[in-house]
Amino acid sequence: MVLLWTLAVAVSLAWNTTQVRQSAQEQARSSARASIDKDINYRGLIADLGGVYARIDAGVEPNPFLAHVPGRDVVTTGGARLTLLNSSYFMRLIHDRELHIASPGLRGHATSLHPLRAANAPDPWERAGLEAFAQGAREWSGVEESPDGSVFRLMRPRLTTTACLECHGHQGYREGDVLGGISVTVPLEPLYAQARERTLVFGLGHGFLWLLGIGGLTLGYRILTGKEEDLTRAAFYDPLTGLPNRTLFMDRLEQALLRAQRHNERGALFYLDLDRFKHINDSLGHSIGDGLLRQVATALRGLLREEDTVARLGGDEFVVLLTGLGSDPDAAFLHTQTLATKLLQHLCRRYPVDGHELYVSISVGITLFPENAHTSQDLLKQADAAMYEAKDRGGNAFHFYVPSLQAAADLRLQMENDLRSALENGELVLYYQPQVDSERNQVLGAEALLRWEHPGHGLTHPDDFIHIAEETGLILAIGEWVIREACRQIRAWDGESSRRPLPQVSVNVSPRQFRQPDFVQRVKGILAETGVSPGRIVLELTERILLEDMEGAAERIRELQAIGARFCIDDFGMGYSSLAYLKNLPVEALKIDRSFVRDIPTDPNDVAIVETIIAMAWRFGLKVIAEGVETEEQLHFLAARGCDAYQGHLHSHAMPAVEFERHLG
Ligand SMILES: Nc1nc2c(ncn2[C@@H]2O[C@@H]3COP(=O)(O)O[C@H]4[C@@H](O)[C@H](n5cnc6c(=O)[nH]c(N)nc65)O[C@@H]4COP(=O)(O)O[C@H]3[C@H]2O)c(=O)[nH]1
Repeated sequence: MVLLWTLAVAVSLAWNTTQVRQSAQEQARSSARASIDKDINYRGLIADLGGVYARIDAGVEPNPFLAHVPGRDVVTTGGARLTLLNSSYFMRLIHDRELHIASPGLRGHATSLHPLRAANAPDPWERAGLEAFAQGAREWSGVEESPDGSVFRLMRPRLTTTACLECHGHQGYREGDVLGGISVTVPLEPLYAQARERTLVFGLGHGFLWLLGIGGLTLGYRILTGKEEDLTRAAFYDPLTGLPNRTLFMDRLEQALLRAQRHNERGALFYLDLDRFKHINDSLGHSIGDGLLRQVATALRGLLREEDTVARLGGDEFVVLLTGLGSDPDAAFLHTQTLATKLLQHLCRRYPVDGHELYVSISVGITLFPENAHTSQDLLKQADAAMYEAKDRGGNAFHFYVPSLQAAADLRLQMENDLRSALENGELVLYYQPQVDSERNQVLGAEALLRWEHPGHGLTHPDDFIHIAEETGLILAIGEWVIREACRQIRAWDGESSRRPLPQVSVNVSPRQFRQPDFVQRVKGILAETGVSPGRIVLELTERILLEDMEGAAERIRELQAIGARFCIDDFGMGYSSLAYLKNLPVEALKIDRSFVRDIPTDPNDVAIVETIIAMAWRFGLKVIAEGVETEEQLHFLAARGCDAYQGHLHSHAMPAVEFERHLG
């Protein structure tokens, strides 16, 4: 680029310099032409006047070529001696005295191949021009070097006029013949001096331009290379942790697998996932979550060798690639196991983030290659499946991939794909579980519970697919469908006049669904669209949702409450059970999680928890509903302590709408 720019500036400078020199010559040419034009005009004028008289004593000699003209010399009555000057003689006087006609230094010379006077004899340049005129040329010009420097020369033919014949008639010329030429010499040096000055200005200008261009290019180069670096970083590195991203990692994994296959060398792939990270992120906010991920990334990098690749695939998922583990599979396995233990020991600890002490544990899935897989994608799937296995076993553990895990991982993927079309295929349905008054055993309402009538797997419970819907974002569409379907069902039941209308239906709202900025508008829209009175719908929110953004949650709840919608807190006791939100949030009921109900009245801890929840709710003026009530004993215990309502198999399972109608009778 610099070379090209330098070349461009040099060419421009050379071109401008020649232009300046040429323009000096052009200037000389126009001076010469003007001079010749004047010469010819004067000659014509004097010829027209029939010549002019001049005083002989003024240094003018009588013209010998006019000796035959009568009256050539006259004496005036005053005694002055005059002689007749014809045009040639007059112009010769001008040229001889170097009376510059057009510009300083300019010289004129009348010449001919047959001069009457020796002084009019042509020099070689003029001779060549005169010969060219004889061939029809109208102008002759050129640059010559003289002892005084370069000169520009221009000559034009002089044609024979009647006046000329007076002197030249005897030479055989006729009117219109080329009699000779009027040649003019213009010194170029003064013009070149001016040109040099302009060239200098051009040179300086070009120098400045060159410097400017170089500066611009350097800056542009820096910006471009900087941009390129930025782009490369953005394309291959994770902006949050600075670790390689999925693209770069997959490339390295690909290379490592090929090398391992070629050289029969072992390698290992670790898939790491932070346990309950989603919970931390949801409850404490993304910036805390990001801070934690950065710290874990740094700690992880610090535990590995320089040649091991650590990457972040996204979210809280990290991968580690170990290569060059030798050819012995057992030794490779042992090495990998040792490292996995070390990772768990060092990474599972408290991390201080923005004033919070966050305890982190991780689940690690490991697969060894090349024996386990043929492609890098397979390897990643295997390590991922092994990681899920470690998580399913309670987390804070590592697990090696075994082929049976693949089937589970494949199933999960299959479920994800199937779920995408479940809604539009009409495979989702709502079941209804009665909510019953603890004292009078009267149905107060129902909880709508989602079911998936999977074409291959049959009736599928939400615990098997809600998390997939959450992770993929499908929960937004599904959650909206649930509210709309519950409203539609309320309207349908209302239409059956034979029965007392069902006072309320509760629906579960997922955290992601509640977080939508337009959640309130969406719910209002559905209520308006279906014409259901807002008081007939109870939105069940988990503690997690509320803790995540207490103020935002309170605002949404109040907005919907203002139109009459109702809220209750689901799975109470499973999260933080914070008194603060009980005080601040306008909810009307708490639902005791079924895990606390299961072992009452035998487990003293559960007994204490349930009693506390009921007492607390009472103090805050909230109603209490117990979930998962399966025995009379549980019901008596709850009813005796003031639990308002319950759900559970004791009264009824969740059932399809039609069955629910029959149940109501
Ligand atoms: N062992 C036992 N279990 C009982 C008994 N009575 C009711 N259950 C079950 O307990 C769950 C109660 O719902 P949940 O706590 O809101 O827990 C729900 C809720 O968190 C979620 N879920 C269900 N439907 C939806 C939905 O439409 N949207 C969202 N976001 N989540 C839903 O899935 C969870 C599980 O739902 P289900 O499988 O329907 O499971 C239901 C219900 O069938 C009993 O006596 N004993």
